[in-house]
Amino acid sequence: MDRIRIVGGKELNGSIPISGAKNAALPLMIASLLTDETLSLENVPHLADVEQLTRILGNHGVDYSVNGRREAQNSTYARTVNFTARNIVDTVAPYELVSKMRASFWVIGPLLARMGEARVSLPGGCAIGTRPVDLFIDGLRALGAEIEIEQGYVHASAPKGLIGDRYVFPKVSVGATHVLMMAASLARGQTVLENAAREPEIVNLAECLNAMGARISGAGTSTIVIDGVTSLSGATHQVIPDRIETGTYAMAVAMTGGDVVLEGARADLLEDALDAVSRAGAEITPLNSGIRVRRNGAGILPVDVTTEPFPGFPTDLQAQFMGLMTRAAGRSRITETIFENRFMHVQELARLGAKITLSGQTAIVDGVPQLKGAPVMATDLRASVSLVIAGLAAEGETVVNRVYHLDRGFERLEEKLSGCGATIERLSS
Ligand SMILES: CC(=O)N[C@H]1[C@@H](OP(=O)(O)OP(=O)(O)OC[C@H]2O[C@@H](n3ccc(=O)[nH]c3=O)[C@H](O)[C@@H]2O)O[C@H](CO)[C@@H](O)[C@@H]1O
Ligand SMILES: C=C(OP(=O)(O)O)C(=O)O
Repeated sequence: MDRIRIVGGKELNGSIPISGAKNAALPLMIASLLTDETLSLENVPHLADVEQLTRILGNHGVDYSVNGRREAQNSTYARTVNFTARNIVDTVAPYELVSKMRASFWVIGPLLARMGEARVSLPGGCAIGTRPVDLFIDGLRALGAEIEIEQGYVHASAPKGLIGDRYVFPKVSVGATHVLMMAASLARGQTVLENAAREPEIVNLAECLNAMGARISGAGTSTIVIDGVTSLSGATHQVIPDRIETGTYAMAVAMTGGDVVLEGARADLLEDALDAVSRAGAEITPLNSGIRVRRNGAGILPVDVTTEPFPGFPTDLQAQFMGLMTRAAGRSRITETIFENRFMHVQELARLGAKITLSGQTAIVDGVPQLKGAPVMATDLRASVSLVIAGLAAEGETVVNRVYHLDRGFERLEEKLSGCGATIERLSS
């Protein structure tokens, strides 16, 4: 199993290209199931989750090509990938494929809307909480689907098609908003989604669906209105830059010191998170070409954050911010409100000398003057990268084990960081 070896203590200087967003690419790829024409997606990142979803879509009959060719094993990055679901050959998404990744469950929406039925295994994904699917089920039932759960599979059917209706999410859910938006695009009549997620990835998907002929308004606000159409066409659409990757590298620079331009990053996708990094003492300058992050000389200041749905501080940056706060001059409080079990990085950061205590859903972090390198274990995607950030600032050698988590969501991590002066390498075994 691969490991990442870091020798910490160096500033980061230079530039880092920001990849297309994993969490936007995945629902966009799934949207290809809604049409028998080709959906071309630009700026698709090369990530394990993208590969896994490609396999899942292939199982339903989706054909794909990269920049016009079938993909070679060591293909390049920022690819344009064409997905064509001319014929759906199977409406079952099996456990073996779906259990590895949460987003694969989302195929239920398009399969049901286009084929009138879907049988999808209950999902997997990062082990950061119980992650039920009740909102998907309630929402699809509101659109007229009949749903049963048997032997670990959700069986949804709507032989006469879905019918638009009003659905009020009892809780904000990114995934359930994606799925209902896709399903409602092919329903009869109008659907109104209230208390919908407002994340930039929702807007990216809505714009793609509209380019395919859907009639969606209000994406990016908490009320989304969808007027169903009878069929959707192909389109060409671009994946937005990854705001979590952007925030992660901004926090890395704030941690190590230095001066880095995050090429292609968009400050408007981060809001609260960039504000927190600048309150921690880094200078953030939005540029036409990206975002410049600098911390020269000044120390790291303690900042309290609470995770919230967009535009609040994202849960997917909570672990990385905690990494940064381990070196702050004083005490900070980090409260997780989205997932009930997203503090697994705490005990691993402690191996590097961090002082963190947990009180319910709040981590109290007392900054220390220096971290010391140690072997650590990656437990989930964002926890893993928080250990990388901490390792970059720690004295001596840190080895991060189980890096397959990192490969789900960070493209060319070692190359991007070593390009800015970090000593970081992958040890393959
Ligand atoms: C692939 C992807 O885009 N993943 C992101 C997506 O996950 P995901 O879409 O799974 O997250 P949700 O927004 O759905 O989850 C938010 C909260 O709602 C709960 N919930 C959700 C659905 C449901 O049916 N019932 C229910 O109770 C969840 O357990 C969680 O407590 O948004 C999360 C919140 O920003 C991010 O951390 C993930 O990186
Ligand atoms: C939690 C994440 O992914 P997933 O929803 O696929 O588990 C993530 O991207 O941080």
